[in-house]
Amino acid sequence: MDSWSTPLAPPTVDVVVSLPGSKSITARALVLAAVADGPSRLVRPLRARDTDLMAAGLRALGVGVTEDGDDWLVVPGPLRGPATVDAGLAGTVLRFLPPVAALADGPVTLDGDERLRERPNAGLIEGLRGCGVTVDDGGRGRAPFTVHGTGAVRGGTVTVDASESSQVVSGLLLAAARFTDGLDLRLAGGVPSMPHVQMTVETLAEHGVLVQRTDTGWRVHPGPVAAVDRVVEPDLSNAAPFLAAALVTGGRVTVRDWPLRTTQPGAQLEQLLVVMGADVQRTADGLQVTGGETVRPLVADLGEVGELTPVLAALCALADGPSRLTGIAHLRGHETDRLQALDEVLTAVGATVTQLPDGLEITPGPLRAAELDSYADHRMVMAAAVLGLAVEGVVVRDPGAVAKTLPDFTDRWAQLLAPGVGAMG
Ligand SMILES: O=C(O)C1=C[C@@H](OP(=O)(O)O)[C@@H](O)[C@H](O)C1
Ligand SMILES: C=C(OP(=O)(O)O)C(=O)O
Repeated sequence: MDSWSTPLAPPTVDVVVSLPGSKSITARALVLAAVADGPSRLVRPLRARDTDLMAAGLRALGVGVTEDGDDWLVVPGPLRGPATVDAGLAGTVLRFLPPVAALADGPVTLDGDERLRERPNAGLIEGLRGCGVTVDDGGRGRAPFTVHGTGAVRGGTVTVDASESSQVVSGLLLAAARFTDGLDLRLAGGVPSMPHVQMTVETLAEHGVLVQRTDTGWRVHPGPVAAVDRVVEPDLSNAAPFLAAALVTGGRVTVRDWPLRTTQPGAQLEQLLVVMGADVQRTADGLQVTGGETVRPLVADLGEVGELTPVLAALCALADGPSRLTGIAHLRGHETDRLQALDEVLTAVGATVTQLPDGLEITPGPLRAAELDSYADHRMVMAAAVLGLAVEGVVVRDPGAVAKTLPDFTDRWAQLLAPGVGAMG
C-alpha cells in the first residue's frame, strides 16, 4: 500500500482489543535467553520487524532461535564472528546487540536503514571501549561500525553518556553478567525513559543476575544468566492509538490482559488519559477507557514515556485548549526527528505548533484535510490514524512503516471502527 486514507470515526466505538506482545520485553527476553546457561521459551513474543531483526541478529552470532508454533525457542551457543547484523531501524538492535557481539570470537559489523545511520550511538560505542572492547566506527559514533570480539569482555568501571537514549544503559547492563569483571556503570548525565531501564534491571533479576542501584548508576555482578521461560505482556505503547480512539469518539475501548504491575512506560497512559478527560477503569477484561465530552489539553513532562508522544500529540491537536509537552529532546534521534515531524503533521491538519528545545507547544485550530508522510516511523502512522478519526481526508504515505512493531495495524484499525464489532484481535 503506497498510501492509506485513514477512516473517520463511526458514531460509536465500544470495543475490546487484544494486542500482540511488547517490543521492549521481547527484545530483552531474546538477548538474555541468548546469553543464558540453557534453552528458554518465549510465549507470545512480538513478531514484527524490530523483533524479527533481533532474532536474526542473534542467529548470525550462533544462537538458535526457532519457531515452535507461535513461541520462540532460544538455544544459546558459542557466540561467533565474523558476522553481519542488520539492525533495520531498531534502536533495540542497535544498542542491545553490540555488547553481545563483543562476547563473540570474531568481528561483527552492524548496519541498517539509511536513518539508522543517523541515530546517535556514541554513548554505547564509548561505553564498550571503556569495557576494553575495540570498536571501529570511523569516528562517527554511529552505524555502520564493527565490534572486534575476542571471546571475552573485561568490563569493570565505566562512565557512559546515555543522555540521548536509555538503550545505551540497557544494552550494556543486559550483557554485563557475562563480562569477566561484571560492570559498574556510572552515568555521565541524565537518562531518558527510566521505566525502560527499570524493565532491564527487573528482567535481569528474573534471570538470576545480581544487579544493584548505586549512587551514580548500576552494578552488575559477573555470573551465570539463568534460562527463563516467559509469557510476553501485550505492548502497552501500541495500545495508545486504540485507547486514544475512545477519547476522540467519546466511546469506550478496553485493552485486554492489561498487566496489574508492569515496567512498561505505556502503563502511564492510565494517568495521562485521565488528565485528557477520559474515565479509566480496570475491569475483568482489562483496562477500559471511556472518552468524555471533549479531549482535554495536556501539560506534561514526557521524558519517561517518550515513545507515547506521537499519539498523545495527535490527541493534543484535537483538544479544547493548548498543550505543552516537554522533556523529550531525545525524540529528535528516534525513527525520525519526531519533534520536527509532529510539527509538520499537526500544522498540516490545522494546529499551531511551536518547537521547544525539548518539546512542543500545540494549539488546536480549525481542522483540515492533509496528506501526511509516515517518516518511516510506525508511531507517526498511528498518530495520523488518530487525527484521521476527527479530520476528514487524512491520507498517510508509506503506512507500511507500522511493520516495525505492529505489521497489521491498518487492519486492526479498520476492525476497531467496524460497526458492532464488540471484540477484536
Ligand atoms: O529499551 C527500550 O526497549 C526502549 C527504550 C526507549 O528508548 P529511548 O530511551 O532511546 O527513547 C524507547 O523510546 C524505545 O521505544 C524502547
Ligand atoms: C523509539 C522507538 O523505537 P526504537 O526502539 O527503535 O528506539 C519507538 O518504538 O518509539
